[in-house]
Amino acid sequence: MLTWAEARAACHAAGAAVPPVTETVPLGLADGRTLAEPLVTLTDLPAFPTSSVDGWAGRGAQPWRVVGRVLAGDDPGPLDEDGTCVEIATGASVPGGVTAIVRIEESSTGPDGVRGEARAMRDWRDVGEEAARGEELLSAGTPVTPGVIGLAASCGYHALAVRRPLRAELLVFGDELLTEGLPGAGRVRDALGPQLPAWLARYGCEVAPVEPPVKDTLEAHIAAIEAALTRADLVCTTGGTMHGPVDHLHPALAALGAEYVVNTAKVRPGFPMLLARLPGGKFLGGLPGNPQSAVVALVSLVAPLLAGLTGRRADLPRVTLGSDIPGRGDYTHLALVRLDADGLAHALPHAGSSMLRGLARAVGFAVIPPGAHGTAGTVVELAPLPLYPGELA
Ligand SMILES: Nc1nc2c(c(=O)[nH]1)N[C@H]1C(S)=C(S)[C@@H](COP(=O)(O)OP(=O)(O)OC[C@H]3O[C@@H](n4cnc5c(N)ncnc54)[C@H](O)[C@@H]3O)O[C@H]1N2
Ligand code: MOO
Repeated sequence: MLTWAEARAACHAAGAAVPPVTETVPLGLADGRTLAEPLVTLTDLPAFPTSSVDGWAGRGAQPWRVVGRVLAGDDPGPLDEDGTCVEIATGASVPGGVTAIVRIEESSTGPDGVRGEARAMRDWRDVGEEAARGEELLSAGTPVTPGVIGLAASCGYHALAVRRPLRAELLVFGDELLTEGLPGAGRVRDALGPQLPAWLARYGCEVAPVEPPVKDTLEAHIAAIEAALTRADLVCTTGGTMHGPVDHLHPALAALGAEYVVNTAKVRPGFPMLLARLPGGKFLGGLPGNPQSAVVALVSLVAPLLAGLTGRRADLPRVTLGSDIPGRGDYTHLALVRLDADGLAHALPHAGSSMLRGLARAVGFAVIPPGAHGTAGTVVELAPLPLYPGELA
């Protein structure tokens, strides 16, 4: 059985080995995608010497005689004569020949012209100060954020080469599952069909609507997986990862000729998790049926696979523990934590693998390595849930 770290790495490598599919999209549609090519600036930044203040741009000794005005957007000719200046606006192109810029509020205007002291730190930006034309600013594999879009626009781009979004589909297994109403009489509500597509969408996938649970027969499992694979790059399934009387996932994978990238991992909870590669190169993530374990498998296997498939890295952030968290022997313990106002990661109660009460308040799972205990004050990796910033506390 692979360690948890090995399982993550295997999933990332399996995704990274798939040849990329690239498309070019307008900047306005690029948010959330991944750069397929390095972002190389098409221009010097700034492209022209730029005033960073409102004031006077003059040449030679003062007082300066005012000979004109340069606004942002103008393309001024040079100042040819010593003792002259132009009124200049923030963002305006600095005329050739200018030797100093004086801020408006640090100047005085008299009958003989303009006087004032230029600051030691020049109030204009030189050509190429931020970047030189042809310079690589971001590498391929960088997630496209609004900040990246803004940078690309200022570099002269109107579209970006990005990875195609991945199509994901979820199949829910379990005849005991109800899709509406109250649980009872041996039946529970399906807590994964409504939840996992939303997590997958947050990882950037296009997710097909979920169908009602697949019947607990081998034939129904094979048919559902085969059909989903015709549409999706990644099929996730829930339940049936063990070897109970109606656990059909492994036999279905065998019938379909799948090979395992990961077949169980030394992690608690969620060890029956799996990732399989189907003939044709598509993937199936087998998430255990216990609802928290399914999400553990999602962050453990599916997240690094998706990172690999989109050319992203799969590094984990770190958090400082605010409370002691027991280890799980030679298994990695993924412990639900929330970030409290003290900035520390605190273990959450209600963390049983069949429960979602802790998960619903969590930022992710603190990673307690094999053979260790988590003690308050130590720094550990966090396997994060894909939350939005306002959801982090
Ligand atoms: N003999 C053993 N039995 C089990 C072991 C073991 O080591 N030996 N491991 C347990 C662990 S750990 C897990 S996790 C589960 C994984 O089982 P499956 O992936 O085969 O899942 P199911 O048996 O189908 O379901 C398990 C549990 O989860 C409930 N479930 C399933 N799907 C959903 C859903 N969509 N929403 C809500 N709840 C769901 C299901 O009703 C069961 O209670 O195996 C243990 N058994
Ligand atoms: O690993 Mo199971 O996921 O403990 O419930």
